[in-house]
Amino acid sequence: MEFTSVPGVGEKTADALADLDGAETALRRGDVATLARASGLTEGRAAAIARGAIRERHDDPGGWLATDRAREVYENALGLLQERAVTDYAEKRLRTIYPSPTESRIEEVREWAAGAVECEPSDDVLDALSGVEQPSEPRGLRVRERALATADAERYAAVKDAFPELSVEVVEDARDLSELARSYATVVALDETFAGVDVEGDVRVITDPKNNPEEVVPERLLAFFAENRAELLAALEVHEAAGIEPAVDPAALRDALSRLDDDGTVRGDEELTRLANAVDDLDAAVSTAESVANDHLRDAIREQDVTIEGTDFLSLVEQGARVDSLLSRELADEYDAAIRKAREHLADALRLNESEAEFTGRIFAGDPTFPTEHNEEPLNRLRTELKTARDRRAVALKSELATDLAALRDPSADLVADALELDVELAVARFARDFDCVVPDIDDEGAGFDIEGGRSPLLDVPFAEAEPVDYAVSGVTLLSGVNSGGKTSTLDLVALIVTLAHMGLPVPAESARVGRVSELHYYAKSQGTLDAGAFESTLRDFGDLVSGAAGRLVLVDELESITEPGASAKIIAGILEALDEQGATGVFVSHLARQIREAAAVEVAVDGIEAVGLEDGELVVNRSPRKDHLARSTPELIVEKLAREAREDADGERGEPGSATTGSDATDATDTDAGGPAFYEGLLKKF
Ligand SMILES: Nc1ncnc2c1ncn2[C@@H]1O[C@H](COP(=O)(O)OP(=O)(O)OP(=O)(O)O)[C@@H](O)[C@H]1O
Repeated sequence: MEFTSVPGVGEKTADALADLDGAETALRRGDVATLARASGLTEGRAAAIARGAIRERHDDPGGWLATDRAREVYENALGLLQERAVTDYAEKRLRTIYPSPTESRIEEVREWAAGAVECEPSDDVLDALSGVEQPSEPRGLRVRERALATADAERYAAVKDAFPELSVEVVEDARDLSELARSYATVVALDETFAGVDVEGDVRVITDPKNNPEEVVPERLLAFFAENRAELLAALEVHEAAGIEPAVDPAALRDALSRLDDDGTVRGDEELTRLANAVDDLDAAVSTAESVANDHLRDAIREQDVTIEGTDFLSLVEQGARVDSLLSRELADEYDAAIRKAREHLADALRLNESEAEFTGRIFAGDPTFPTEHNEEPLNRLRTELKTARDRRAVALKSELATDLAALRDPSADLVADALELDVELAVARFARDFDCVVPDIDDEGAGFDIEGGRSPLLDVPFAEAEPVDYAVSGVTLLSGVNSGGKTSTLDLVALIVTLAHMGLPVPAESARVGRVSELHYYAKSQGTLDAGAFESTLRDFGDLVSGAAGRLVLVDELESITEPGASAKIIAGILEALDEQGATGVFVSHLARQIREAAAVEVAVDGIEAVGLEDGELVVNRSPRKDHLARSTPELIVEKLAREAREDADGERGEPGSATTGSDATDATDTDAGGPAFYEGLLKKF
């Protein structure tokens, strides 16, 4: 596959992907976790690349979210999903779910989501997920006791890159190799020519090191498992808690991990422990062995009656002869016993095997002396012997465990990937449950929508207090209504539901039908009148918007605030006409619905969010817009209220409740009162 054909992938990233096992499948599956393993790719970049690959695969032109506000609604929806993800990975992976106009892409996610919403987000699973992370590759690992050797300069360069953990040395011949073997516990020769060469030391020939990394540097694999132990075990727990079959045999993984120490060494091998302890305790054990011998000799001397013949005494006194000569003659047996005790102590304390124990005979040997001392040279030989045995044992064990772990490496990566993927599914499942979602119907009947019982989780009130909204639109419509009636919130709800539907996800409604939309253009309310330049550029935007608008959904909130009301009404009317001609669908929230309708050359539908009463001084609103209904605005409602009150007052003064204009006196009385019913009635007529 040509990775550079993926939108957003340059040469460097393409190279990194080419080096990554399974990159193609990962791109196909939107598997951000695997992509993020490519060198130099962050999870964020990996998600962007995964999105690019999805777009390419589905022939998706991109740009569905056509305005800032549309993008904001998507980000908010994504935020709600991401809040329900436990892992960092799932947060990133959710970004690969984006609104698309392409049927095949929407269908793909819908199928996946149908399975996802069935997942049970139990506390146990969520708890276990909190411990799961993308496995990290061990970094900065150095193995000092092993070297690679080659006579080939090209091979030298290649393995130096492939095995940064080891020293790589150039050797000319067997002599060089044998010299190297003296400096390292193990030397791995990489050239065929060294096969069968007899060299002292631990020298192996591995001609294809890249295919045998666990043999060449088992530490790499061990470090991977040691460093990711907690994440792997957590991923196993996730599977167990969720009742899902894991990609790896749990018993084999647990067993292998139990044999591995946190520092990547093999744990629990008695022989290795014995050898390691022997090396560590060697000096202390020798000094104790000396004490044992000397204590024995001291006691023996103390209890011995020594008869010194005159000649001996003379030679001691005159010739400076040493008392040792006496010792050897008088206490030969005791000395032998003391030396034996020292040797035995050393062998026992260090748990030396037979061949190692032979060294003790040379460590404690020689002419009798008191106090007796060990011999340094054989002691050092024993030390070297023990160290070499320890290192060889360690490497052998590492290789053995690494061979077991090699078989578990890929399944373990899958195990974690599956757990992380489950987190993505659970985030969708929790979203769908928390917001009482339903799978929307999507059709190709134009960009209209029909929502029943839609409740927006983006409202500034708790979701439980969100009142359900029914709203259906096809074609171009004005949405009128009282202040704070919920017009903006209705646009938000429509934008959210249409966006989620095009992401392939369930939507927060009792039922929803959504026409396939090519682009969502949602314009938020402008913050006040624009200056000439900004106004011009906004008009240009709308000029672009209305050309080629078929299939677009256009949501616009109070566009009138960009300039003075008279001009605004005419401009909005013009935009509506153009959109209508294009066959686009649009909802324009406006307080100027009447004026716009009058200014428009085509029939413009007007819906309204109306007040149904007053409760404790607050308007009670029916949140579902009434179709083909110009709702009274708040000023109109207030004038109406004042007119009614003035009428009632006037009636009260005349003692004729319920009758506003009975008799000429009453009419005269109100007409002379500037704030009386006639004034308000007059105002009301102007609406
Ligand atoms: N469906 C709903 N359920 C519960 N509360 C709602 C709903 N819709 C709106 N609200 C509440 O009403 C408030 C005002 O809503 P919104 O801003 O959408 O009204 P508006 O008609 O656009 O107001 P304005 O005309 O002032 O722009 C919201 O902040 C929210 O608290």
